[in-house]
Amino acid sequence: MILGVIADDFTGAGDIAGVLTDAGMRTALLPSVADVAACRHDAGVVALKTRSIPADDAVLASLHALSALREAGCRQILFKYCSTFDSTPAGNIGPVAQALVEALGTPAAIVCPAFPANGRTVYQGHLFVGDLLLSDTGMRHHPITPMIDSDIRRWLRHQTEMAVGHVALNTVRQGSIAIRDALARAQGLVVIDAVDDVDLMAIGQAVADAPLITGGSAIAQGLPANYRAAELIDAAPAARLRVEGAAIVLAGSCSTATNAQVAHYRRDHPAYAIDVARLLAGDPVADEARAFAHDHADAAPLIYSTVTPDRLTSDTEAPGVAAAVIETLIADLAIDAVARGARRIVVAGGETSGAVVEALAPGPLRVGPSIAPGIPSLFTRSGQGLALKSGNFGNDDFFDHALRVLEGRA
Ligand SMILES: Nc1ncnc2c1ncn2[C@@H]1O[C@H](COP(=O)(O)OP(=O)(O)OP(=O)(O)O)[C@@H](O)[C@H]1O
Ligand SMILES: O=C(O)[C@@H](O)C(=O)CO
Repeated sequence: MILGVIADDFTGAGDIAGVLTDAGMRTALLPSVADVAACRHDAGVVALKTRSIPADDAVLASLHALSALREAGCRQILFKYCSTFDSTPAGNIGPVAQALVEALGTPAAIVCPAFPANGRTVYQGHLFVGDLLLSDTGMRHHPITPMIDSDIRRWLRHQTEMAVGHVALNTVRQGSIAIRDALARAQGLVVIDAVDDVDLMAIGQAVADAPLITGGSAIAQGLPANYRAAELIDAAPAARLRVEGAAIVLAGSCSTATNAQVAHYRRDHPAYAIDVARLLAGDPVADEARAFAHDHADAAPLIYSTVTPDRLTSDTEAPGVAAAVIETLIADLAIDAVARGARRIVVAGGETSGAVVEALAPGPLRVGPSIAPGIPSLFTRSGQGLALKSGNFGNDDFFDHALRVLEGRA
């Protein structure tokens, strides 16, 4: 393996596996560190579930993945986090990045969550979504990692005692040599501006020899060209994967995009809203949801806990507690659906997808055609097609579109 990616959640892992595959690299999505040793691909993306766990645990899990990837021969490591920098003042991006910098003995690593195809850009050290500062978007009300500050440098300084630097867009626009020079003088974590894919390609070229890169999925775009130039890889054939059969859509994300997708899909599909207050009170909500899925198994039912941010606060006094209970319920529904023959499974939400994949334990996943920017189709060895959607991604008709792509009809 040449490139080892440590992703802090499952949808993020799928996202970057899709980017690397599209850029011509043979890439495997590895749901567990135990899958690393047997991986024979050029790139292996380890999907951790470290975004929202205690920082110390996230550091340990990331270092464990690092040592497996180094043992597998990786010459470059990429720490992938969310393009909306999902984290709290306590972590986990800063502590994990610091631990990886120290373990790899490198003086500095870039920090670049930019993902222009999905509207995420970094300018003057601030993260934007479209024309809004991150903190002016729905991310401000995220149930677990509310992003109330768009200044990535300031946010990181809460999280780590490491030096936090900045490479501004005017340096990036001077090209890869200027970027490399700026990085050679830097120490610690270096937030780097990037507004479009040309910027990301230049940054990618500049970090060709860096042992560690940190960022969103789009930062990976430029890396396969480096390996190709060094004759470490050749072009990979595009995979043509698809499955047909019963489907289920499970949504545990409360993002603005998921709210719109749920509203859209509900219009012409059976849909069951999980009543979180009743679930927490011990009512038989799980049984009702399962029965609903069985009754509508032929019509690709939607089961969701998605609510708008105002309902989130009034419905649940302890969103962290509710989150774990909801994730368990959704994962159980996925297992039940697969046991009853579902072949296509669409999941909305990074944490939610992580819970589903952990429960399904599908082993290494093959990456198929892209469904939308940041969302590839994924295929298990036992014959299921998965579309695992990051909360904020996808158009309003995403669920229908994903079901069509999985069966090769789009
Ligand atoms: N009604 C609800 N009340 C409280 N918590 C909820 C509710 N619905 C979902 N959750 C929890 O909120 C969390 C949403 O996180 P998840 O990562 O799945 O979605 P997201 O944050 O929108 O996606 P991403 O991380 O990809 O941006 C989950 O842990 C989920 O269980
Ligand atoms: O970067 C993103 O926004 C996604 O890949 C993600 O991390 C999903 O949780």
